[in-house]
Amino acid sequence: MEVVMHEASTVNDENNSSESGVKYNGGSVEKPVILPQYEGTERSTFTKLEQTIDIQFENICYTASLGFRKGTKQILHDINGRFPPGQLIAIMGPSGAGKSTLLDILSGYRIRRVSGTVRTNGVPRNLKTFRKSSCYIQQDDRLQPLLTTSENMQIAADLKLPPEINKTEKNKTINEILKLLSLDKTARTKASGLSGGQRKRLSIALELVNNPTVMFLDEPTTGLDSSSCSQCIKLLKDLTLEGRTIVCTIHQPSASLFQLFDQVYVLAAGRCLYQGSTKNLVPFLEDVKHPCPAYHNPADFVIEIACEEYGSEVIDEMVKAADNGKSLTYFNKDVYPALNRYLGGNATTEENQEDLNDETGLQATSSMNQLKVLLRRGYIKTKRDQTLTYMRLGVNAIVGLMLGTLYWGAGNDGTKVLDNYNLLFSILMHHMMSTMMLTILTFPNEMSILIKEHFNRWYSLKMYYLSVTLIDIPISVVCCFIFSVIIYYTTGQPLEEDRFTMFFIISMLVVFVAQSFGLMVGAVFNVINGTFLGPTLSVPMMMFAGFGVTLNDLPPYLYWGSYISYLRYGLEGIVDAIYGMDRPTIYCPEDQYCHYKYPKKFLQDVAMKAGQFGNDVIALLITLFFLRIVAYVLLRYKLMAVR
Ligand SMILES: Nc1ncnc2c1ncn2[C@@H]1O[C@H](COP(=O)(O)OP(=O)(O)OP(=O)(O)O)[C@@H](O)[C@H]1O
Repeated sequence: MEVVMHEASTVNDENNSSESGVKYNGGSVEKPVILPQYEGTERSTFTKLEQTIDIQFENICYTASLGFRKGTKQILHDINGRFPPGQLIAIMGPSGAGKSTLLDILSGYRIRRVSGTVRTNGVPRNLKTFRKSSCYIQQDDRLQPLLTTSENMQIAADLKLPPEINKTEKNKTINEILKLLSLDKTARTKASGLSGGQRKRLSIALELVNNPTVMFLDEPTTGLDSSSCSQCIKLLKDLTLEGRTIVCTIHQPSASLFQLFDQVYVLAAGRCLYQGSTKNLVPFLEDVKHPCPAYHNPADFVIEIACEEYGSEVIDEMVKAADNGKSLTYFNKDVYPALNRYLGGNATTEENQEDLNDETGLQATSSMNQLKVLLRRGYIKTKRDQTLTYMRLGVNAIVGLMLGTLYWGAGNDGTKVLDNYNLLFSILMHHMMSTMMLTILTFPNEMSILIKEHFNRWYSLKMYYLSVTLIDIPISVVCCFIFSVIIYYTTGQPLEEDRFTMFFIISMLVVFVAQSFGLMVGAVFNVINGTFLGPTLSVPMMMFAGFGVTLNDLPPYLYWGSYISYLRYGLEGIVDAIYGMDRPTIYCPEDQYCHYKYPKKFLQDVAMKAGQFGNDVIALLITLFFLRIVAYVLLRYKLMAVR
């Protein structure tokens, strides 16, 4: 460790600038620092750092909103701190102290209701530039469960590494990372089959692909046994050796785990009560006259203090001694040269206020490449998720057969025209409910992965959204076709190519509109709320479809409802496909009365005009595009709102 910091201090301080043009005081290493353990060995491609980053934060406050008219709550109170490069830093504190909030702010994930300044290498942070050289690994492992370790890595490499890097180099990097993280033996195991520790390591491996200079990890040891915990922390420690700054939150580390960290930052109710090296924690406690009892783990003791077990005055005294994080007295002497290099600038300087919503240029590869890789991943997932794929095919075939048996031959029987009308509406209901509910139930699960990958700059939201739109088309078309063929033939609809094509087009459009509607709900609400809202919001669509209460019978002040009901256009279009286009008289058994043997009379009675098919298709297409755009806007809003 010593070597890293001393060597880093010899770095040329002059001609450095960030990508945004912000002049650094220094920090960019011209040649990578070679540590003694690496000398004479072939260097890993991914471990060579272009620069080191020193993080300083001043007067950070965060106020959470408690909801409409419920006021606010201050979580972080004017805290300060310094995280030099090449250090493994633990943010410790009792539950609710504000550890995750601080990590969210430092990583740039949380941007609203935050005040104070974050500096990188002595100058106010440019968030866009900072995000390009950092990553944030959140507490829950957000992995693609159906992809193997190596597939997950391959996708990450294809999205995060620039196009100049060829396949061989990518594979070399992947193999090196997998080996370093002892994941090489599980390369062919699906992520769903990995142990907790392996999943955690895979989460780290995925973000290591593009060699970040700063890594933030929220509780990387949660849920791991003690041996996996120390394995994970030792690995992080190794990663700091080249000059990375690694910051993680941790609840209450054991004594052995605690001493693996270089530096510790202790929070109590949003205030800093200690900042310095792990070794200096005991002297600090002695200095503030609250010495750690013999044979007591200092980490446990400081957490007990932070939990107010020794009274709130003790916390106040310690916050005062640590100057709420301003004091650097208890840092290890080794880091002094690095600390001196970026002496705190003018504390009143504001952090660069670039457009925080601007995501352009953050990704490493072109939009086309992002779409290609995301479609590849989507294809593998669909292929692997056989239960869902077969279930979708099976449900369409079975429901088709059931309805076909129930309405056997109704399409060609003058006595059953009203039954057939019921069937046509049931077909639309099937398409609407099955597609919408599937999207509402599956999309929220994808959201957490999307939030992580999008924040870590794997892809743009536009390309993700486009891939989600495209990837489902083939399976939706196949399901709809199977259903349509079965139902069309079993229920004896007119065997004319044109009519079947029209019937299929309307079915497909209703499927896609319902899917967009589900996407809109799924983008904003969780599964429980979405499951309630989806069907509830569909009721007005059914009411205004013109089925039951015909369009002629709708009160004038409610007629607007029929314009926004996509089922109205679906029903009109599908009825036109079966009974429009001057369909001749329908067969009527001699001994029976057929009220609707003339299709025109039927169309008149149900208030459906013939020849509206084209208009209905246009109306459904407009609804489809409108809902897709609204769903995209809501998704974008959701991604910003969580920050
Ligand atoms: N959006 C919010 N609305 C209300 N309270 C919030 C919000 N975000 C955070 N808090 C509160 O802020 C405090 C700090 O939360 P944070 O998640 O940062 O704590 P933590 O130290 O990471 O806790 P843990 O170790 O249990 O994860 C908690 O009391 C939490 O309830």
